[in-house]
Amino acid sequence: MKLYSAKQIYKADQISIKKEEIGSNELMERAALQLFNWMHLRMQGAPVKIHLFCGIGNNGGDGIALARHLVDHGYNLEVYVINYSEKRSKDFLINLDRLKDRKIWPHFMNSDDELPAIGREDIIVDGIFGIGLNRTPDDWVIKVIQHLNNSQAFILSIDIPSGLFTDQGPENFDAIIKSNYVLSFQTPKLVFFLPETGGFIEQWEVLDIGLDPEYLMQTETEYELIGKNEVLTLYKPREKFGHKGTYGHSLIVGGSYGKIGSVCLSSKAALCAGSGLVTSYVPRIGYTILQTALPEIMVLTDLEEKELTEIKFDIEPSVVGIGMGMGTSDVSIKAFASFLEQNKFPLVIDADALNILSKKKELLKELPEKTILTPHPKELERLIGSWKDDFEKLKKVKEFSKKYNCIVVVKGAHTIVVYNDKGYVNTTGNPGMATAGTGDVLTGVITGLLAQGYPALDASIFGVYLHGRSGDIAVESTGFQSLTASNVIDNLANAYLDLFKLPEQPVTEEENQSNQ
Ligand SMILES: NC(=O)C1=CN([C@@H]2O[C@H](COP(=O)(O)OP(=O)(O)OC[C@H]3O[C@@H](n4cnc5c(N)ncnc54)[C@H](OP(=O)(O)O)[C@@H]3O)[C@@H](O)[C@H]2O)[C@@H](O)CC1
Ligand SMILES: [K+]
Repeated sequence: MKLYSAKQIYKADQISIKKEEIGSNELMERAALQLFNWMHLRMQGAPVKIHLFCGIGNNGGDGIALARHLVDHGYNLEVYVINYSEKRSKDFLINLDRLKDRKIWPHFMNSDDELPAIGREDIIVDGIFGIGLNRTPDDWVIKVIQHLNNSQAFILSIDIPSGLFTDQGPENFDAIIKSNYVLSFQTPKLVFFLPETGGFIEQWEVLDIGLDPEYLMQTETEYELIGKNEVLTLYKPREKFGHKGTYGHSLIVGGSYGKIGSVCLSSKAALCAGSGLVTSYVPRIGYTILQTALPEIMVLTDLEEKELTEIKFDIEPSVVGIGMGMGTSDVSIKAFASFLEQNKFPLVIDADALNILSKKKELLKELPEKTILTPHPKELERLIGSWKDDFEKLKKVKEFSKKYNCIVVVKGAHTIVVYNDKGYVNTTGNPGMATAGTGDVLTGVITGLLAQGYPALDASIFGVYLHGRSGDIAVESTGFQSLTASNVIDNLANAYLDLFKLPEQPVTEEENQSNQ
């Protein structure tokens, strides 16, 4: 699913109005009706108190139009207009008049002097600011927003939590509504998925207001949201006459004394992701451990007992996944550097190998094209330097990706795969996966997919999705706290099977009877 910018949404809005020969207020009416239907379906006329807070732009206009439908259906409603500017939008005014025709008079608020009492059982609808926010709200408006956040009432936001910028980082976190549910028009917004701002959205849903499909289809976006539909187009089915050689050979290089487990996890993950063959390359101490833990894989060892001192092998792997548990001792740095200088195989680079690259940036130019780097936030910071907000971070990652022609997997609650100017935002995964070894599993999965011939970008996007999906399936039986990296590997099979599961269909009356 594409994630459109505010500018693109406004453009779609203009094109739709022109093509369909409708007024902008008709588009607003569509939006308001969708909002109303959503609420009415769930509330079924319940007499819960609804406090509807509107701004004076089109987000507020949506709110005022929604108010009319709620009133017409007998809901228990109080409407407030936050007068943060003199410039009321045309469609806001049209809808305000229509509401007044019904003898409904909103409370016009010009300061935070009289904040209304809101019960914790009440519902707040937030239509203060939408995608038109372009500066931090005034102090009194921030106080109103804080009052709503502190009320403990359920907050339903129209389009985007008020106070959240669509395409830039926040300047003041106190100025943002904490939404329980966002009904977002036509497209979710990128900020819903970024670490700094994602916490302001508990749940979201898209309401289709019928913006011009042709424009939406043809328009390229900087970011895409990756779910099942998107990865299904990447999936490569197995061939009947394939053999283990068809599906490639992954070489997993890493480990040191006390950290052989990381190589076990990556190697097993590569195997379960479908790599035909897997070889692990570890210090000697790892030999028995790996041979015992994973009978399906082959093992090569360094001459040294406890750490890697030389990375040399005479096999021809399809891909090398390197770095987990490797340490950053001087000898291992040397071994990694001379390996990079001679290496001709595609690479997936993780953990300590990333830290070595950060220490010795001159090595970055040795990376084969489309090398995949999988940093967590700290490793990323060492690689690209610090950032002021998520948008600056992503800009820096894109520059880095272009400079070194590499793919960067920016790990987080919503991992973002970045290549050149484009980012792919993952939707699977859960907080239970913030546990030891899940990063090693991800490296193994991506390595295993590359081995099978997936192009590097596809392997990264699909790998991140599968890894998260396995975690989501695993957590159903483990709970967040007890989920382990091994559980994630154990459910890779289920994540693959899940790709082809059809959504559950409601059982018809006849089927129900014939089952009895
Ligand atoms: N596009 C679509 O397809 C459809 C969009 N729809 C709806 O429209 C919403 C966007 O509406 P919008 O453009 O009127 O902007 P909105 O967010 O209501 O802000 C209002 C104005 O406030 C101003 N302003 C900004 N920051 C400020 C601040 N800190 N403090 C004070 N003032 C500030 C700024 O004006 P300025 O003062 O800069 O001239 C801005 O224009 C969208 O989210 C959706 O809900 C639907 O109706 C259906 C179709
Ligand atoms: K809003």
